Amino acid sequence: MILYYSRNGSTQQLADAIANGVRKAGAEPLLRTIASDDDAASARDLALSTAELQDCDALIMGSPTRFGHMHSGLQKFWEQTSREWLRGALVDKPAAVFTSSSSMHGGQESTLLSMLVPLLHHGMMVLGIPYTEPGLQQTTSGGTPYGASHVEHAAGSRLSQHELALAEELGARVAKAAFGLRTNQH
Ligand SMILES: Cc1cc2nc3c(=O)[nH]c(=O)nc-3n(C[C@H](O)[C@H](O)[C@H](O)COP(=O)(O)O)c2cc1C
Repeated sequence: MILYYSRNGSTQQLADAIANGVRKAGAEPLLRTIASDDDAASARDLALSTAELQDCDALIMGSPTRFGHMHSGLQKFWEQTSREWLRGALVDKPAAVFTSSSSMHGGQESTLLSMLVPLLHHGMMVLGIPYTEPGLQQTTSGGTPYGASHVEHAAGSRLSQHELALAEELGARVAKAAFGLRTNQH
């Protein structure tokens, strides 16, 4: 499951790259967004239902950086998941996060780390990007050990080669973890 919000399309580019990585690992990504009354780019995808949240094998969540935090609509979404929390619906499922910001040091890391907090409360197994990925050392824009990212140097700027590769790697990593955990449970 890839849950994201994107107003202008940058976070959506990352969501699409992560979806490609999930596919390369042999899994089928489901792209979902949150209910929103603005004309967000992410309105391309359906809003996530609680049934889908309950049934997902893994969750990768993406948000634009908003003053160093996730978008308020995603925060609101988590505040409506008490029932799933009580049921332990997400316990022991792999999770990861991604973000896009307009400036290099404008809060990507604080956004990514704070996005992990509700996932940890739900008992998820959090994954990042390991430094064995050469792109982490080579990138001159986004891509962090805490999750995939994009620095939107200009409105609508495309993902750099490293941002794209690291996002795909994160998607593949989460999908492989989900396969592994499922195998061990049976
Ligand atoms: C209310 C608001 C707050 C923002 N806060 C930050 C910020 O703290 N740091 C930053 O670098 N960019 C900030 N931005 C810029 C967005 O994070 C950036 O444009 C992002 O790439 C948008 O993603 P999207 O195209 O998926 O909507 C902010 C934008 C808005 C509208």
